[in-house]
Amino acid sequence: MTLPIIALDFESTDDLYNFLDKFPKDEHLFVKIGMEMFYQAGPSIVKEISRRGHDIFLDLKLHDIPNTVKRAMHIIGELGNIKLTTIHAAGGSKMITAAKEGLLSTPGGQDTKLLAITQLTSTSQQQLNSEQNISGTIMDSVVNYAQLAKQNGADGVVSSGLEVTAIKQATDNDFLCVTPGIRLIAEPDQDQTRVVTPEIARANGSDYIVVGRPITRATDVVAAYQKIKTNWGQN
Ligand SMILES: O=c1ccn([C@@H]2O[C@H](COP(=O)(O)O)[C@@H](O)[C@H]2O)c(=O)[nH]1
Repeated sequence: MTLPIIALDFESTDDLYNFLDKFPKDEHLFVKIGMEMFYQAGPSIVKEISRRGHDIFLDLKLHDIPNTVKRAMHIIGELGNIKLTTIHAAGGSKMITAAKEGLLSTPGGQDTKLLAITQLTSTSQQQLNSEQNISGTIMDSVVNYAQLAKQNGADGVVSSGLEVTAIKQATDNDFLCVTPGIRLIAEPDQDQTRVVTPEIARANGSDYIVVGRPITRATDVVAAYQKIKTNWGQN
């Protein structure tokens, strides 16, 4: 079983390092750096967390013209030691292909897995139909984006745990399914609408779960992490 990925979304780098310092020095973590920290601290945060020995998911959700995304992915690859990184599948086939080319254009990006965001776990059925003007179900849209991502060289997708079984059936079992929107009770919470528990994610076949506030905002963050880890199937 993989480690739960902790989403390090904090107001400041001091808060982030205070959080990490609560864990035993030898505890190896898999952490996600998103826009909030990267826009504050830049590449130095990636280097420091890597120096501390943790695995890194750099979640910048790129969505731009193919050439721009290719160049940006080259730079992400050059950071080195990034295990997972993201684009939006809605950027289309050429953008997905360009993103992978960008990673492969530098030695540091060879082992970085490219994930495509399908429909954000905050998106509801109603928003899909009325705001995005996409008819059909969330499931259809997610599976469509997963197939597009696979056909154009992505290594996996980000979706809710509710769609993982269908994605694996429509692509293949090795196509990575990364699941944020994790809560201990499977009910919409905060800004997340398509929510599952670690147990449901595991049963549906998720390869990784991503957990932020249920750990980072807990009173005892280490205990909260251990509980999620146990429920996910990692003792
Ligand atoms: O569809 C998506 C894609 C990415 N995320 C990210 O995961 C974490 C979830 O944080 P919580 O505090 O556990 O809600 C956050 O960094 C998002 O940017 C997502 O939630 N859904």
